[in-house]
Amino acid sequence: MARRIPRVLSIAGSDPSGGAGIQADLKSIAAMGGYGMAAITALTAQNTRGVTGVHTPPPEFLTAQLDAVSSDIELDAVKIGMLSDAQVIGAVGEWLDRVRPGVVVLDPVMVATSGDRLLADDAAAALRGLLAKADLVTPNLPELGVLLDEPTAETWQDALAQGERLSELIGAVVLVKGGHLGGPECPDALVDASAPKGKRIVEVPGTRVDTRNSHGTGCSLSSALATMQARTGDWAASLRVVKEWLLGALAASDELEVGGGHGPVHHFHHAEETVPLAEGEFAARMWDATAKVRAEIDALPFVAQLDAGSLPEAQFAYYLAQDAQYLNGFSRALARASALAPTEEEQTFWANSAQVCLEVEAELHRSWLSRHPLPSGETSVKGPVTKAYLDHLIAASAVGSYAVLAAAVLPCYWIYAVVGEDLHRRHIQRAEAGTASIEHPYGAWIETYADEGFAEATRRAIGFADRAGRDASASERSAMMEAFRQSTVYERDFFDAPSKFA
Ligand SMILES: Nc1ncnc2c1ncn2[C@@H]1O[C@H](COP(=O)(O)OP(=O)(O)O)[C@@H](O)[C@H]1O
Ligand SMILES: Cc1ncc(COP(=O)(O)O)c(N)n1
Repeated sequence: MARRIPRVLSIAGSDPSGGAGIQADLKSIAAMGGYGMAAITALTAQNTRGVTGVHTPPPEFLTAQLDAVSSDIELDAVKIGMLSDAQVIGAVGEWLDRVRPGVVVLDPVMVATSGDRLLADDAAAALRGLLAKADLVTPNLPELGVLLDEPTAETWQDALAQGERLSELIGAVVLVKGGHLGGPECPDALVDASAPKGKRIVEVPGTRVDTRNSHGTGCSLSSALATMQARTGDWAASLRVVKEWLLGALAASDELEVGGGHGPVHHFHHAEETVPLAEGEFAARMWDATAKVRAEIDALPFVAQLDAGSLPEAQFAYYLAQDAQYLNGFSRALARASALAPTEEEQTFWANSAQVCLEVEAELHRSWLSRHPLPSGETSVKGPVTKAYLDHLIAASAVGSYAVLAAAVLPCYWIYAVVGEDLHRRHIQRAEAGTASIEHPYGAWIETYADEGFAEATRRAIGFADRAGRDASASERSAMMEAFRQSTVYERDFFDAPSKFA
């Protein structure tokens, strides 16, 4: 019977570097939605470069582990990996005869990817005897050759023919794996000699990933297959899912940066977006992803000239006028955030911010623009950057996602706060050092940057966007990242606009 969360036991060796053996099995079983267990046949000392030691505990202790598990827990599937020697093989065979788990997948491990032997020379015959107790065996091409006492197949056709002979011999399905062949393709095939002619081979094609990180692919494949088979009862359907997952795990393996030899695959590449995030982590990700654009803001002549007091008056006046225009539109986006907010706390925060924006806009007109009038006297025209930025915010408002809108409005708080704080700090330092000119033409403006109320609002806006990001789906999170990035780009362009359009 199909089981939603299959209980899967791995009987295999330990790889302390986590890429192969029971460590790979437990990750693969979990990645396929199973509950993983492990009875350890042997301890290896190994890493991605090779195996430096093998310790095989007495076979009676393996039997004790197996009995402890099977006397208490129903097993939906068993995966068998490294078996060390004939005594260990005997213990597993004896246990399998007593306890017939629903699904038995046997990976006849003989040699590690690094080339080190993992099975005693004289144990191949004993292993052949165990194969008949499995439902599916998954030898790689060299192992397939050894089990048949034939040379390693060099073509896919030869490999399939060998698979058919082995399946005939042991009365189980053989998974023939293309990993050890060259070329751009990497197919696998289920070969069942008991099926009618023409239906014996079910091939699942695959492309080859160009990587050295193939440590543990065989272990991962066999345990994932055992788990999927317990869920679906269909080998071909299971293989198709598992192969696609493994391809992704190979493709994402470089992200792990584990070891200098044949590295492991990324078993949870498909589940990265479901990893729980701690408070502040999502906001930090958005911030870090925009580091380059923010560095460009710091390097803008506008910022340096405002700081030094050398900014041409016309540019300052343009900036103030555009700021007033912007605040009016920004206030509408904040009101929409209030309408979409999931909690009353957030609803109140954004509504209040929307009102503050309009008050600041009024103050800009009253106090600042009257003292720094535009040469044209025209203050109601939106410049191209202001228009584009506001259009972006209106678009984010229209999507209907609170999380995306919260991400889109956030750079206006966060970047303005950081740039302002920086300018203010330098202004104060100059004053304290006595190097500040009393005449600094923008000193009074820079002093408005040290507003604790705005700093507090920024902290809360970051917290709300962060919480929305942590609760968001994978696709919503990437839409948030993009909205935040786009707004950051507009922040940069907004600071740069006076030098272009004033
Ligand atoms: N470079 C690769 N690209 C894509 N799939 C691969 C690659 N190497 C191995 N595989 C797949 O990984 C699984 C294990 O294959 P293989 O490497 O032949 O076995 P083993 O790890 O036992 O030596 C198979 O499904 C195979 O097709
Ligand atoms: C404990 C243990 N078991 C199995 C393998 C084979 O790994 P692969 O999956 O790369 O063939 C290994 N290297 N170590």
